[in-house]
Amino acid sequence: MNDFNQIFNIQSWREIIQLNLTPWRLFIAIVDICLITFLIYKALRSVQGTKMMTLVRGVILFIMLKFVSGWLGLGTFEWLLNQVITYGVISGVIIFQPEIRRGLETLGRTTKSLNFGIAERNVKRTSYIKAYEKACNYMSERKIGALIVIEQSQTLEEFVSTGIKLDADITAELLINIFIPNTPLHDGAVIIQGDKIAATSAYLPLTEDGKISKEFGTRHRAAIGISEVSDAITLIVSEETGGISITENGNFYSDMSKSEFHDFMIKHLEDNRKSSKNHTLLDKLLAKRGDISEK
Ligand SMILES: Nc1ncnc2c1ncn2[C@@H]1O[C@H](COP(=O)(O)OP(=O)(O)OP(=O)(O)O)[C@@H](O)[C@H]1O
Repeated sequence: MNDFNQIFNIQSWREIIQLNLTPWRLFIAIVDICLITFLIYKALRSVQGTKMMTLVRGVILFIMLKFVSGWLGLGTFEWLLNQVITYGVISGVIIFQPEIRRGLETLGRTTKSLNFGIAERNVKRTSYIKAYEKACNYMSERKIGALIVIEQSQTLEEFVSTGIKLDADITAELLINIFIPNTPLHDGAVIIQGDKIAATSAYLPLTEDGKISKEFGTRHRAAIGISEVSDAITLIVSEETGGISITENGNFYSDMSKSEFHDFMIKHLEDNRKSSKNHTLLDKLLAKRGDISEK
C-alpha cells in the first residue's frame, strides 16, 4: 500500500503517528494528493459548460451510489452498479473520443504555452483584434454574412477537419474576401487557431437550445453550438440585418453596437494579457517601451 492509500485508510490522526511516516514520505504523500486534486480540477474545468459535464455528474452519482450500496451491504445492487460502471467507461471512451482527444491536445498545448515570447504574442493579438473589428464592421455595413470562430484553450481541430484548410495569416482583407457571397469559400465558418486562419467552410454543431428565438437561423445556431462544446469565441455578422453578435461559453450577445463589440474584444485581449503579464523579461521591457499598452 502506498503512502496515499495509507493516509486515506487511517481512522484518526493518531494513526498517522503510528504509521511512522518520515517527513519526506509525508511530503511525498501531500504532493501526491495535490497532484491528484490539480488533475481533477483541470479535468473538471476543461469539461465545464460542455455536454461532457452531464456525463461527469452521472459518473460521480454512480460512484457515490456504489459506495453507499457497499456500505449498506446491498450486494446485488452493487454488482449491477459495477457492471454499469465497467461497461459505461468503455462506452464513454468510444462515445466521447473526440472530446477526450481534444482534452489531451489541450494539455499538450498548455505545456507548449509555458514558453517565452508571450509579449510578442500579445502584440500580435492586438493586431488580430483590429483585423476582426475591421472585417466585421466592413461586412456589417454591407450585410455580408460571416462566421468566425476564434480558438481559445480547447482545440477546434475536429472542426477544422470539416472545412478547407488554409493556414493563412490573419488579415481583415482576407477575412472579408472569404465571406464575399457566391465565392467558393464563403459558406460555413472560418476557424482561427493561434495566429493563423486555419480553415474556411467549416461545419459547426448546431445548438439544440429551444429557447433561441426563431429569428436566428442556422448561422447563429452554429455559433451558439460551438460555444456549448468548446471555449471558443465566435463572431457572427448577419447577412439579413448586418448585426454583429458574439457567442462565448454558451452565452449569446446579439446585435452588439460597434463600441460593445470593441469593448468585448479588448476585454478578451486584456484577460489574456492578465494571465500572461510579466512572465518574461521581454514582457517587462516591451511594456516599458509602450509596445504593450496597459489599459
Ligand atoms: N452548421 C453550420 N456550420 C457552419 N456554418 C453554417 C452552419 N449552418 C449554416 N451555416 C452558415 O450559415 C448560412 C445560413 O445562414 P442562415 O440564413 O440560415 O442563418 P441566420 O442565422 O439567419 O443568419 P443571417 O442573419 O446571416 O441570415 C449558411 O450559408 C452557412 O454559411
